Amino acid sequence: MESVQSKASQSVTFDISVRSKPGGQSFLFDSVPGDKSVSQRGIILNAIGEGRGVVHNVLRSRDIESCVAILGQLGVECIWDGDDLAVSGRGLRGLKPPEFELDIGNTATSARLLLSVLAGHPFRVELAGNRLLSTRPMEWVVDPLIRMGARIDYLGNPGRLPLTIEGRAPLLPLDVEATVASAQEKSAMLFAALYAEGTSHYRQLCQSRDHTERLLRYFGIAIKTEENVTSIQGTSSFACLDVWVPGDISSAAFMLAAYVIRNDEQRGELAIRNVGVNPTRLGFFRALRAMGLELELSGEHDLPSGEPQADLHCSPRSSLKSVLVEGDEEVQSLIDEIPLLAAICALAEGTSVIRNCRELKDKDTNRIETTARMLAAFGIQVDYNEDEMVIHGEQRPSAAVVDSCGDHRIAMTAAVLASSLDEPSIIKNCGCIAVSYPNFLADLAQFAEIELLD
Ligand SMILES: O=C(O)C1=C[C@@H](OP(=O)(O)O)[C@@H](O)[C@H](O)C1
Ligand SMILES: C=C(OP(=O)(O)O)C(=O)O
Repeated sequence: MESVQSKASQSVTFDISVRSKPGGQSFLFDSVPGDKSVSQRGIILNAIGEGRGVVHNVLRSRDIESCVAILGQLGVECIWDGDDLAVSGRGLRGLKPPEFELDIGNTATSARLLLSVLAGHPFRVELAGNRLLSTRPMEWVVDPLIRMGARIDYLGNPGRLPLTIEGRAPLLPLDVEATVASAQEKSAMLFAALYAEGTSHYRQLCQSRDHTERLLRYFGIAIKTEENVTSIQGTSSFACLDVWVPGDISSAAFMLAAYVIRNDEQRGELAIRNVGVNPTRLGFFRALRAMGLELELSGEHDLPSGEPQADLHCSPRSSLKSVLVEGDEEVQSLIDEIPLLAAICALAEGTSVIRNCRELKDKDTNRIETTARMLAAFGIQVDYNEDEMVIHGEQRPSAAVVDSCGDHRIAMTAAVLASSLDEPSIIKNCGCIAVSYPNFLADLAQFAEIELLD
């Protein structure tokens, strides 16, 4: 498996064949990769702090590499030591004008956070993304940044990358209502508020992941949240600090799902160590528990920079019930796990419904559609409209040939589903897995026989 993983790591695009691997053993993961959301926030905050901070257990994936590369073009020195990244901050307004246009690749999180940081710098920059990112909305962030005083011009389609941005110092303070239920919009607004004179206010539609608020508090920024309104004081400087990144619960979810759908009565327990268990990210666990799964957490503790982490344990269970997931807040708490949850629901008893999930249309692909299409290739029928998925239970998937459409979460969900089937499935276009979980194939090899196809 080592060689499949390392060959995969060297390829930009490749197809795989996946089938279940026999065995009734227990499954243990000593770690999962560092959390993508916390990694990006920890790196960017240190880049605009004073001094030097080490971000520990950083996710070393393509999205993070894009973020680090852009910061390098803006004059930030970042040095890797294994999974730790030492970042030498340039101060809040100290980024240097880049020589060339910035290409942020696939990551919407970094694009949106960095737009806010660039809005606080009075020089002109061109920011572009890859083909998928160039279809995703930037106006949620751009419109308020323009009101705060930045000059932003779209170079292609309105509301989308590429664009040019010329910031100003200081920015005007912000008083804004959320336009979408998105932690990225919120986080971008909070980053921009650092550059504003006075106090800014942001009212979120619902509680979304709160990694930004936790980290800003840890960095000593005056920030408070009352009834969904976050108020934050602009600043002139803050010191870099070491940040500890918990394991990514959204990556752990793939191994948990592979275990849950495994068609093997003899299987032992599953344990995954050091998983981030921030309460705003626990929707997938809640859904699986509601379906009847026994999931336990042990050794829960807070990392020094404020994120909780624990070990996850799961016992085998032969049948699962259907589930209803609804409401913006609940959907936000498992937003990246919805393709996986839909796959599990198809195997449970009864009809499951995932409602209020319209934000999925703005992910790497329209994930309501690509999830339904991917599951259809396995013979699983999902009914859907723009805000809802209805998944009938007790369907019997069969081996498939399926394209990821370049979406890492669709590729990995398909591979997980294939890992429960005796006949091999072919999953095309899997290079995208490196966006969030570069070691995925090596980890999935505990459950599956995987071949890299030429
Ligand atoms: O804030 C973040 O780091 C993220 C928030 C989510 O997006 P939205 O908050 O826009 O739904 C999620 O889908 C994405 O993978 C990472
Ligand atoms: C949508 C995702 O990330 P981003 O929005 O940062 O591209 C994701 O990781 O599934």
